[in-house]
Amino acid sequence: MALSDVKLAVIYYSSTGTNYQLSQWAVEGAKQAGAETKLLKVPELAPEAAINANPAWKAHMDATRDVPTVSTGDLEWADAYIFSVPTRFGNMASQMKQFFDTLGGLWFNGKLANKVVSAMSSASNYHGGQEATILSLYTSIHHWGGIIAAPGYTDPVIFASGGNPYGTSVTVDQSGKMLEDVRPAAIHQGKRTATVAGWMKKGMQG
Ligand SMILES: Cc1cc2nc3c(=O)[nH]c(=O)nc-3n(C[C@H](O)[C@H](O)[C@H](O)COP(=O)(O)O)c2cc1C
Repeated sequence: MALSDVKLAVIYYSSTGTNYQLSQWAVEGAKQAGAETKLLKVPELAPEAAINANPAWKAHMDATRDVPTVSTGDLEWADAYIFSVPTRFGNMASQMKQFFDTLGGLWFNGKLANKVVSAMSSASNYHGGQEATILSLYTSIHHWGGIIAAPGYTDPVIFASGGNPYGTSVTVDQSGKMLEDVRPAAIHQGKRTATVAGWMKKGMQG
């Protein structure tokens, strides 16, 4: 089976663009590995007034208006998922959690089982909860029967760009600038998640 048969969805939430950028890099990596990809956002839940009060948030919303919103059909379509989500008080942003909470029907019908999954995150502080966020997201994946394909230290780029084996993570300053160069790690994560999904799919067809 060619890796081109692997379908990978990168599903993100972002207020100010960081996780959108991480997601684009992960797509780049998955494509390099030969996967068919979709880049999808989860629905925004915040009130219009809160978004409009934050120019960076408003600008990001406007800039990504055309990014398709994820549907349950996309989760059925994909063999693999990469989730990217900002850290909020050491946990995933509620927009992503709310999306997860719409997936009961798919889960009940076994449609989320055996998907290959990894996650990424960002936060404003170096130790602001990036890993806790990724691990909390992985808790839900265990319930789905997903196969977590964490990056570990499977490539030297992980040591060079922050060294997070749980999933790519980055720290952003108040202006939204990334303080570490995690592009190589996010690309590697995209490649690895797609590659493991290829192994998995081949094995299941075997
Ligand atoms: C309500 C709220 C809670 C946050 N909690 C944390 C936190 O626990 N630790 C941290 O370092 N940063 C925290 N942040 C900062 C965000 O993680 C940061 O803005 C985000 O990673 C940027 O990602 P984005 O550009 O994709 O929206 C918080 C931000 C908000 C608005």
